[in-house]
Amino acid sequence: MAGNWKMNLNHLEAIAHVQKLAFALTDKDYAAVEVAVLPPFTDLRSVQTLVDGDKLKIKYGAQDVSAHDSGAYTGEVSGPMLAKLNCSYVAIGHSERRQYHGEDEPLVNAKVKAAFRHDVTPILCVGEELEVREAGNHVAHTLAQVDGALKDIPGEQAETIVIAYEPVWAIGTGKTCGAEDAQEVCGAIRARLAELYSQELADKVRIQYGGSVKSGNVAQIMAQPDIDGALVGGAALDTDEFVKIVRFRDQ
Ligand SMILES: O=C(CO)COP(=O)(O)O
Repeated sequence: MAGNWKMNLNHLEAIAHVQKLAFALTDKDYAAVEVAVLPPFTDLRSVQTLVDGDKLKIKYGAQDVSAHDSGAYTGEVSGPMLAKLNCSYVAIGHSERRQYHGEDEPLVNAKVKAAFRHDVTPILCVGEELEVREAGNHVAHTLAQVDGALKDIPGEQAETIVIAYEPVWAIGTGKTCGAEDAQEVCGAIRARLAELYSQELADKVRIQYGGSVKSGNVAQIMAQPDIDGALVGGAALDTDEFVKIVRFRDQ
């Protein structure tokens, strides 16, 4: 269960938020579910210090990474920098980056490679816009994004990736994709991994659903056979709600 904070919470708010989360979560929760937060870049050092200092079992990561490892790329943050902060994860190709920052498949593929070069696990975000779903092309569209992002990625890396299916029309809108509709695409993603690599590899990859996940709908989503977790936006900013999502089995 990962919380994508997007551009919310400064580093002081981040500390308070992670402390509150750590206070609420128990060993039983961590034994059942891996919990991660993806704060803005400026919070990562503070979150690292807190997690290390208090030996918290919460994982953390970034929301983006540069395709380049160093150099004259003003405003970018590199894979080596994230690795130095012990980031476990980095979201790549989030629809907000595709939409507002013109990220295309070759760039997403280069970023996935950059993350793997430095042993930071990519959370590859894929998913269709409303027009694409209305035209019935959501599966083909999403699989083309998977193919593009995984180009030239060897199996020993691909087996560790996390893929988040996030239909764009369900993000921040309160419209959740029906659990069965989400399963249709997540199942197709797993089948494509089996085609590209092997069934064994496909079975190892964790596939998340994202888009208006809340405590009220998470159990239904998690009941689907090809959905292994959730990438949570808005609801991850509310600690009580995020804890309930982590405890989806009780909902
Ligand atoms: O984009 C998302 C997570 O990456 C989903 O956001 P919401 O949960 O706010 O719809």
